[in-house]
Amino acid sequence: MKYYAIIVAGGSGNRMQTETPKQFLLLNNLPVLMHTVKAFALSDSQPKILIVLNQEQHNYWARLCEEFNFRIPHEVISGGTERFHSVKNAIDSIEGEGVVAIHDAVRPLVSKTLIDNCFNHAVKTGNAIAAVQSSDSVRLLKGEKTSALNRDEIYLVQTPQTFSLAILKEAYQQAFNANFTDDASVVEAIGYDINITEGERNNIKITYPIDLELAELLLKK
Ligand SMILES: Nc1ccn([C@@H]2O[C@H](COP(=O)(O)OP(=O)(O)OP(=O)(O)O)[C@@H](O)[C@H]2O)c(=O)n1
Ligand SMILES: C[C@](O)(CO)[C@H](O)COP(=O)(O)O
Repeated sequence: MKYYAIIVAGGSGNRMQTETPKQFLLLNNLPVLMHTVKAFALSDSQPKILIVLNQEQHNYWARLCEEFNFRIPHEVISGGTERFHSVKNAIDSIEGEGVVAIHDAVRPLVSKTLIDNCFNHAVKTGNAIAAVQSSDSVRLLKGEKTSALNRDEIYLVQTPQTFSLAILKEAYQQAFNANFTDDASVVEAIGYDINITEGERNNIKITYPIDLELAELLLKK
């Protein structure tokens, strides 16, 4: 079986409000994106790594690789307007058969175990996405009324999100829809049931400044 990892790093990080996009910020003296790529390179699945970067950041990334002596082999793909388009560009560049894990560059604390669990689960079932059960109580807001939901039925979705290449190719033929907030929602829209692999509480998405501080603390554990 051929394994691929698409690491999406083509965003601009508006919510982080830093001049340097968050995927390049230093976490324990190494750019966030390098932590993420290292996790995939350490996994038993040994996927071919594709990094999606905004066209304007290709040279910047090449300079960072030199500066940090970063030698993990990878291919660079150009990003698109939305995460959906960045993922699509990478999928379009892959031919043949295989299993593909899509992962946010800004989830640098993902473990090799979680990566391998997602790959193995997807090999058996066609797809697997990392998610954790909600530990907070949850409410649904409709108009002005809120109502409690059963939190045991609520999963908070992470990445990796892992699929057979054939399913991804089919799903990403669709036109972009603002409800496509992850890859599972794109695949579900063409009729597939989505399988959950137990995610990790540490596998946070660096979205706001506090998340980078949290990631620093978690790495020191
Ligand atoms: N056009 C885009 C938008 C996002 N991403 C990537 O998708 C992941 C999750 O997206 P998000 O956390 O929303 O990142 P940004 O879009 O950069 O952040 P923001 O929404 O705050 O601008 C990130 O690794 C981001 O780089 C991407 O590859 N291409
Ligand atoms: C893919 C994702 O990380 C799953 O939780 C999430 O949907 C990305 O959302 P963002 O708004 O693009 O950060």
